[in-house]
Amino acid sequence: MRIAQVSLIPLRLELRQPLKTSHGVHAVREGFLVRVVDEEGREGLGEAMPLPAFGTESLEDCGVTLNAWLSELKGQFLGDSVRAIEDTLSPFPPAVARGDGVRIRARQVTPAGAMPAAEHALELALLDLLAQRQGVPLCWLLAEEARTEVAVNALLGADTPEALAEEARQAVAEGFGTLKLKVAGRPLDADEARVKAVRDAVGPDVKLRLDANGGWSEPDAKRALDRLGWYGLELVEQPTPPEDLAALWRVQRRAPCTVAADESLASPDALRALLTVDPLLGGGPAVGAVVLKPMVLGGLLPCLVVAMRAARLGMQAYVTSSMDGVVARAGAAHLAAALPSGALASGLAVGRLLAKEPEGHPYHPQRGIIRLSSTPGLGLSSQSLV
Ligand SMILES: O=C(O)CCC(=O)C1=CC=C[C@@H](O)[C@@H]1C(=O)O
Ligand SMILES: [Mg+2]
Repeated sequence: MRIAQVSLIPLRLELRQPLKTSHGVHAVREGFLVRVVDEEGREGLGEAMPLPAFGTESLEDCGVTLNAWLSELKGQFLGDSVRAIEDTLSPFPPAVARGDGVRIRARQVTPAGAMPAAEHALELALLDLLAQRQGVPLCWLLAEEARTEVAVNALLGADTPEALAEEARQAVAEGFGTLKLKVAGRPLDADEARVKAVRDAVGPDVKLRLDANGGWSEPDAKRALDRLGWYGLELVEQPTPPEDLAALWRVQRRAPCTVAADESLASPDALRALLTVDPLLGGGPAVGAVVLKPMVLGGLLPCLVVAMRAARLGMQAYVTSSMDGVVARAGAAHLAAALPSGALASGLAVGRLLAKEPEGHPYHPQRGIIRLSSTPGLGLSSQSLV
């Protein structure tokens, strides 16, 4: 394929109400839409929505990098294959090229360090374009047996027990079967009141997952899960700080539910340790599940590799957005459809939390499910989004 045109369009997403996590508060998300157009006028879309609190580059570095990569790519030919796309983004020198990609990284001087959000954006735009050229939905490039339905959870953003209960009731009425709420960063009594309010509001059959964003110490996490476990938990994301895998392992051993590593995957050392069999961690998986954030792991293809390795070790994997726009969530939905298992709902329903969500796009969950169509690529166009 020849990349005839490229463009980078700033994106700004405002949340309806600020979302408080134990990291801080998210009120606005800023990033870029990437457009690459081939010689026949097909448009591939990607999105970068950096989240430095999760280890991505800054917005500024992301913009500088994407501008440099896109200007390098403009007018170039690359092979019509996933390998060529991997090769284009490879940080290794051209001598170890495996496909006929354009080595944009080897040639350009960009800010130092990992650029996962920029990599994600460009990979997604090229995968979208390639899938369109091949006439298949993007998930077919990732797995032959991709599912057509992806179950998603509702993320509850309210703070007080009363407001949370109302939000939970509304989400269940909309058809969501899995709810997620933020915990930690406040007294345990307050979190218990919030979890109890949600459980009382929705009854025993709705799955409830918590996200502590690493905000508990190990003893706090054990105390908290002893108490909150009584309300029937599906899982808890990142109960303890990301780097201390041994603590995560110990919490998983006595937790009343699955522990999912999330922020831990942003640290290359912790990720490596998670994906190897460590005798110090009893030789088994450290946790029950890993959370794949394509924006943090540098794209859909690296996430797929992590999911495969995790599955071999007996860990589940599920996908969440990083509070992204439609294009990144669409890519993440295709990844979720291609994972080895779809048992755990994906965190891709954040459009409900945004002040302005483009209307009529095909990635709105209906009754808690995103249905993937057979439209080639992502099935989105920049005109309908910006
Ligand atoms: O999982 C979801 O439903 C949506 C994504 C989500 O919760 C998050 C996205 C980005 C930052 C985080 O605070 C949070 C998470 O930690 O999982
Ligand atoms: Mg999380």
